[in-house]
Amino acid sequence: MVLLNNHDVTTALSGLDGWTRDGDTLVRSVEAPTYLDGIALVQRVAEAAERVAHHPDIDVRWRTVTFRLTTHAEGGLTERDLELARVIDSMVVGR
Ligand SMILES: C[C@H](O)[C@H](O)[C@H]1CNC2=NC(N)=NC(=O)C2=N1
Repeated sequence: MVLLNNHDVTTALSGLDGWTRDGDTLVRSVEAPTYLDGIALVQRVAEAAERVAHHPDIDVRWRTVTFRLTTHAEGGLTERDLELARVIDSMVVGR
C-alpha cells in the first residue's frame, strides 16, 4: 500500500465529515449523546476495523470519542485510512 501524497490527502479530506490532518494521522472527535452511546460506537467501529484488518487508535473521554487513523506498517497515511474514515463517518451519521 503506497503512502498518499499531500494533494491526495487534502482532496480526500474535503470529502470526509469532520476529519482533520495531524501530521501522519487523520483525526475525528465525535460527541455521543451518552457515554454508552460512545462505547457502542467504539464497538461498531472495532467490528468494522476487524473486518478490514485496519485499526484506529481510539480515545474515550466520557461522551467524546476520538479516532486517529494512520497506517503503522507504512509509516503514514494510505488509502486504507481513507476507507476506514468513510466507514466511521457512515456509522456516526447512522447513529
Ligand atoms: C496483517 C495486518 O493487516 C496488519 O498487521 C495491520 C493490522 N491493523 C493495522 N492497523 C493500522 N492502523 N495500521 C497498520 O499498519 C495495521 N496493520
